[in-house]
Amino acid sequence: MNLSHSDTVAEIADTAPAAGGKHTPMMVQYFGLKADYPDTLLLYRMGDFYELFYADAEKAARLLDITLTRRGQSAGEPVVMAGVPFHSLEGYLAKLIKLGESVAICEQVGDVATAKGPVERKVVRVVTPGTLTDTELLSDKTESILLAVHQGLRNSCGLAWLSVTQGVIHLAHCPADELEAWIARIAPSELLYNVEVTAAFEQRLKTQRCAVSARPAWQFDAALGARRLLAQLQVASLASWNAEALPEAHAAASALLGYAEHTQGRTLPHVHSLQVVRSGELIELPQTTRRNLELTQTLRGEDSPTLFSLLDTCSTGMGSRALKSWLLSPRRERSQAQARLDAITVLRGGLQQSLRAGLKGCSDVERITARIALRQVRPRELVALCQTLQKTERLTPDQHGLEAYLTTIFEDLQAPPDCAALLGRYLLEEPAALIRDGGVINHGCDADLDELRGIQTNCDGFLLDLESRERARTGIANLRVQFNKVHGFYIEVTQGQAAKVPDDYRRRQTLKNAERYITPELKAFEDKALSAQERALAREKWLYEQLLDELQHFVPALSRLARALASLDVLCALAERSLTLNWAAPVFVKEPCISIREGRHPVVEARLDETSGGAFIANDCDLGGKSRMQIITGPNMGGKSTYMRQVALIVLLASMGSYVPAASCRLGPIDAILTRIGAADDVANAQSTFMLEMLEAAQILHAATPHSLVLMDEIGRGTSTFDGLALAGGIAAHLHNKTQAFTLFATHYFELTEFPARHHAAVNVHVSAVESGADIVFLHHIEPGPASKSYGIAVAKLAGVPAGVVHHARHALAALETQQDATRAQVDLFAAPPEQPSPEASAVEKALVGINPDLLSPREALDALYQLKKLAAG
Ligand SMILES: Nc1ncnc2c1ncn2[C@@H]1O[C@H](COP(=O)(O)OP(=O)(O)OP(=O)(O)O)[C@@H](O)[C@H]1O
Repeated sequence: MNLSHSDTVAEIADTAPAAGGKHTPMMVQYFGLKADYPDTLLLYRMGDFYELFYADAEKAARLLDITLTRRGQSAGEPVVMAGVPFHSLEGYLAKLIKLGESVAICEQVGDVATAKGPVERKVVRVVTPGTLTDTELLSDKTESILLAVHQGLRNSCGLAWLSVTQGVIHLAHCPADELEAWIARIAPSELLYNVEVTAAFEQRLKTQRCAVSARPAWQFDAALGARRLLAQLQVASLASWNAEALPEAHAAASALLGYAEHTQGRTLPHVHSLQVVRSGELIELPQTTRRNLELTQTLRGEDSPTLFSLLDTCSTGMGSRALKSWLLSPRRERSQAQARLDAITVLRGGLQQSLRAGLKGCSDVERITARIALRQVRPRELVALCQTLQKTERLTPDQHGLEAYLTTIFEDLQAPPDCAALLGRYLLEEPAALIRDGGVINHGCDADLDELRGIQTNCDGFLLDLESRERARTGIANLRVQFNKVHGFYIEVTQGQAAKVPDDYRRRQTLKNAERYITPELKAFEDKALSAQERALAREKWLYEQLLDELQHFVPALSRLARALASLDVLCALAERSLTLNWAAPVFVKEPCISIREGRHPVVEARLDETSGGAFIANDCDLGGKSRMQIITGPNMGGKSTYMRQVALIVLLASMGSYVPAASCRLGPIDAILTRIGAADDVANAQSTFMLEMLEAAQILHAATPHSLVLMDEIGRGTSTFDGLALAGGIAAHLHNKTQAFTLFATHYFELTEFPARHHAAVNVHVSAVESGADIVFLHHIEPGPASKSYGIAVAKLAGVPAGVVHHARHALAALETQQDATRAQVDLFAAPPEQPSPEASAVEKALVGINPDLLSPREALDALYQLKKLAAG
């Protein structure tokens, strides 16, 4: 029985002996279900609609722009409701999830025909931003990650995260003050935390750019988490992952797995691998660096042009997602990067083209496998999987002697035997979109189904056949077998012939001129035919479930195959990019250095290419040994930022295991890429440009080491000239003397070009430009030594600032320069400041030093307190 939207009102009322302010039985059922999902929009199935009630309805009406109505009565009040048609659910879900909402979907599970009172209903799945599995709700190129954070003792936090469509649980511990950096790196879509955390901690989490959900405290239990992990991974110990001594992460994992299972309505059989991420293993790439280098988003928040959009020529969504993860998680230790480079080198030798042709059209095996495990997979996804399995069998190259990494990939690429055959046997080549509609299971797969389908298609043939057989048997030449909706099938015999009917004919209806009969054979056929369609559909659903059961055995092999396909896809894309864009293999060395010949900024170069904006000017960069810091000067628009960014991008590309846009590159160990480049006011967080600039600078000064690459672009420009210059000088000196990081320091303060004279590891370089008359021509070439002058006014002229303003500025500049020459104080910007006097300890502080609280009795402690108060007063 399907109900229309207006019928739902009738159902509310029908089931409603709502006397005396009591809720109707249906609303009682609704409230019972809603109680389990207080913070989640509950979509309550009623016939052809999903309805929301009361506060949920008001919220949904606002968010989805759907009509809010008041219908029927329950508890003496009209019921506030809003609904969406069941066939448009996906579109509305996508909208709600994008807005960070979670949605519980409640279906009718009881038999509508036999139900007394409201039909039984159950929440069958909960869709939340971090636990999406539906291909239509997910972005192809981005993982949807669920993260649980546990605030532990001693300032330590436990993290556990996973993508439900991926099958790997990640664990980590971090100091509380590094939490934001970790969250930024993990980039979750949804974050879970213990409802009992401190208000300050909760506030920190709520400012993250993702949906946050508070979960009950008991779910964050370390022992429960460890047990859950063991059960999930089906192992007796976590030792092989070195994941035993991580109680805070176990507590987070407990909440993570509990929530993921709760949303899917089942366990996660495809999640069977674990990875412990330890700070110190990855190259630091703070959020500012990702933003400033435009790795996956432009500064304006667009997806392209970015380094990722340039690199991503992957053929599959899982390849694109793997590429993004390689790019954002480069490891300090370089053996993995070297293995990738070696594989790319082999693929460049010609294999890459045929493999890419083979990869084209491969389906997203990773997500399909997860959806098989969660029993949510759609028929067409399985057909696509079947085709991909057949393709991968042809992917493995004939040639032997591939290097180790590729050999492993091709081993894992072996499709699980019999899986494609199973799918081919069960499924039509072009099945219906949903099993609910039937038309999915192949012919010849199941005798019962074939017979049921046969009944539907061969109905007419059977009746004609029966008619001729019965005419022959009875000798009644005008006997007819017919059907009508009221009486079903019957054999019609004219009154004159009625005496001839055999004994097994049972009268069904008497008309003026004819009798209508039914026979046991016709009755049996009728039963079959009338319910054939329904039974065929039920049989198809049952067979589909059987298929899902059988597919479960293949899940581990399919997960392995998905990983191998994704890695091969990335390697082929990187090989293709390196050939098309003329990139070179970097060389990793032990000594600390960044040594680049003819480096280019890949994204700027590609844009110049596209717009025929001229050739990109390649530049060298040598950091290490005697020069660890470059002070970069030169005109605005000269190419300082481009140069600094390209060095960082080349270091990052090499570290992930890609060829690089340069003629050659030698790279020593790198532990972080830290950047301070430009800044927009963060009005939302009430931070000024200058405050942000200083915050970022402070973070860099704390985090950088001699193995870090630091980019500082025009530090100090957000405040007055003297403040800014003094700060820039101080920061440069700290980076040079204390941190000793590889530093590219672009500045407009000419005074800073004196810095290298006093600092042995710093050198001046400048971007070249020439003046022709009053105009300026940028050469974009990095040359040794400081810039000879500033070209701000020439650049302003180039930008179209009115001639009058430019003229005025030239005069003002001349006047200022004369004045400054006359009065310039000889301030030594870079001299070390006098030691900070340390204030003398007070009497109270001195007394405190002598107290050991662990050795005091309560009485002695009280005495000590009085003593201290006396000292303070005196
Ligand atoms: N090496 C290069 N070859 C060709 N064009 C370049 C090169 N470097 C920069 N450009 C072009 O010059 C433009 C300005 O470069 P960039 O932003 O790096 O200058 P800048 O010196 O940092 O300027 P500002 O000081 O105003 O920030 C780039 O957008 C690019 O189009």
